[in-house]
Amino acid sequence: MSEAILRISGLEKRYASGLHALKEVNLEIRQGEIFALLGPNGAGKTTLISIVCGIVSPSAGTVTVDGHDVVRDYRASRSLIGLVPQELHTDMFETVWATINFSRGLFGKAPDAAHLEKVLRDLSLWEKRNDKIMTLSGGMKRRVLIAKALAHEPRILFLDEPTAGVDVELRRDMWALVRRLRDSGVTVVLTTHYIEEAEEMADRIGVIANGALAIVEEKAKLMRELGRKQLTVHLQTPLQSLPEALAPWTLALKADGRDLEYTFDGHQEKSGIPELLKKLAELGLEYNDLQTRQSTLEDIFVGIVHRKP
Ligand SMILES: Nc1ncnc2c1ncn2[C@@H]1O[C@H](COP(=O)(O)OP(=O)(O)OP(=O)(O)O)[C@@H](O)[C@H]1O
Repeated sequence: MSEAILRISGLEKRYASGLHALKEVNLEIRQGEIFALLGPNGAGKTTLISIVCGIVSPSAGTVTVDGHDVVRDYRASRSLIGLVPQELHTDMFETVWATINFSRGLFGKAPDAAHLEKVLRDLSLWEKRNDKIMTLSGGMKRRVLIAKALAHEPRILFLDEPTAGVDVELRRDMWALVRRLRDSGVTVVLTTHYIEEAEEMADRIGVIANGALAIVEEKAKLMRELGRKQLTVHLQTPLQSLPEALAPWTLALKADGRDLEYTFDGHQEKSGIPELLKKLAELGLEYNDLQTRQSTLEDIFVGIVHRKP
């Protein structure tokens, strides 16, 4: 296991309103991994990122970035972090180049035109470097946010909902960029609502609900649960109980015996559906409709949160 670049221990946040936004959060982010933080609205994702970035102060607990405490050693820890917020907070009248050059300077880094050029080229912004930000499309503005966050060569990059509301092409571009960053040694933490994004990108996934980290797990393991699917067979004649012959399948009777619900692992090569339908025909159980659905992220959250005592 590679070394942790970010250590969060016993982190608590109570806002002045009394709201307990983070509860005893313990988390280590490994150097060079892509970590996806998932959670429903209001779970505490932005609060957590904001504390790490020194924007919000913790009520208790400690956070260190490469050994630097985010409160006591703020400048050192912050200079190791790049933050891509959800919204653009930048001078719309400035050019792309001036904006990212200024951003680098804020962290006390010496000017480095070659690095900035590389960042801009990597984000397909090089041709736009002399354009004012207000003249750029929404997608280009998002790229500028990333360029700003990378200008001072951070070791860990936080992306808060990087692809919310962007088109498919930009989303793919962002994923490719995140991979290139990881390959160059940058650790990436992203928050997202999209299962697909977590599945594509993350090495590990953390789920936060009601301010508490409900689970932190290798993606492959969690995705086995995310990949669960359900087939609902609407029977023509309701069943009182499940026939013995159907025991090999994970079945449940729903809707007063009118629906037969089969839950299976969507990632397995064989779903078991053809065999099930054949068996239903053999048993003379007729149906008038079939539906499949994939468990949603919401289902997974509920499942995970319920599992915890
Ligand atoms: N400055 C604040 N004062 C009081 N409460 C706050 C403040 N900022 C956030 N909260 C509350 O803290 C909780 C966690 O909010 P946070 O923004 O961290 O959630 P989130 O997981 O990022 O949600 P989203 O996905 O909607 O961005 C919410 O109930 C929110 O209303």
